[in-house]
Amino acid sequence: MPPPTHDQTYNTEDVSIAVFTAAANYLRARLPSELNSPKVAIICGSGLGQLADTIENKVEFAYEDIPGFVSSTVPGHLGKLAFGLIGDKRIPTVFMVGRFHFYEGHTLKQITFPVRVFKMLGVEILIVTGATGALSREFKVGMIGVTTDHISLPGLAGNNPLFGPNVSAFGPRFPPMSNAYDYDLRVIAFKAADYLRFPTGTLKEAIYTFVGGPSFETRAEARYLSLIGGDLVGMSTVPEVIVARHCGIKVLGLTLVSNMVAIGKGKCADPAEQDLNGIEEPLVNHEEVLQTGKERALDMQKLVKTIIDLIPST
Ligand SMILES: O=P(O)(O)O[C@H]1O[C@H](CO)[C@@H](O)[C@H]1O
Ligand SMILES: Nc1nc2[nH]cnc2c(=O)[nH]1
Repeated sequence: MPPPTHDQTYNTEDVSIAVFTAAANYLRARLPSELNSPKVAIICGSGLGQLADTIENKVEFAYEDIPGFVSSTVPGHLGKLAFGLIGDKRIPTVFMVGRFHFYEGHTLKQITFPVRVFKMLGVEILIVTGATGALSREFKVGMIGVTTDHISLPGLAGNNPLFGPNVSAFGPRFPPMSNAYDYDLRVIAFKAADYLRFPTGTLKEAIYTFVGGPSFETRAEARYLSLIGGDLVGMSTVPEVIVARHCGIKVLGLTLVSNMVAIGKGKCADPAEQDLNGIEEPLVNHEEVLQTGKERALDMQKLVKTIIDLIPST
């Protein structure tokens, strides 16, 4: 049977395995044998598309050409899959250069669709990157959070990518998430930073708080997220992680701290509260997020490559 071509009639809400198979077949049929069974998948976050620049024997696919894929609409997210060999061990790897977000209007199933396609291609490890704002003052702009756990605000409120009929071919109805972020991979991330002689404290373990966006947090929301245990906050990552863990892919979460989240009380108009007037905190914007990505792209690139070199099973 010839591989399917892109067809708008694919319904990405259709959870049947055939849709994922169609996308996997489309890619496999167009890849050389050295690339058609990638072991590692890397999702590039805002401003982190350059992570894919170091791969060799690159073969790229625009999202709009792949069955079942939606399009990426956010500045800093190019919208293509790049397959290639990475690191000293020339590990076959697939990069999502640009990801999908819930706030773009895609469903959680659409934004996580590529993860199941990766599973079908043979991916065993997902390195999920992203830009985040720091809620915790133990983090500074430019630091790299190594995710240990997450809080999904949309998930707790009923938005989970696994909602609806379970596709048992991928995993169980009720997957555990208390072990979502692989311990061994986190250890390797710190070893890689050490090997690269990153200044001490460049990497720090963090709890990622997932919010829907696209508006950034109010100060009161930021205080709330901090109170419930969040260190960093972003508008992505968690749906992809849930789907990856559901189908047994190991996950490493790396997040670049791109801005400090305004968390103080702000200016008080009430004269009785004048003493409480804190420092004016700057307004966050996406350009700042992209700029931090640009400044730290090289270190993120080196880190990801060294991590892959240090993974014993790859
Ligand atoms: O998570 P990534 O895709 O890196 O992007 C982060 O940066 C954007 C906001 O500037 C949001 O999309 C947020 O999630
Ligand atoms: N929600 C949220 N996402 C981000 N992504 C990058 N910075 C931020 C931030 O401050 N808040």
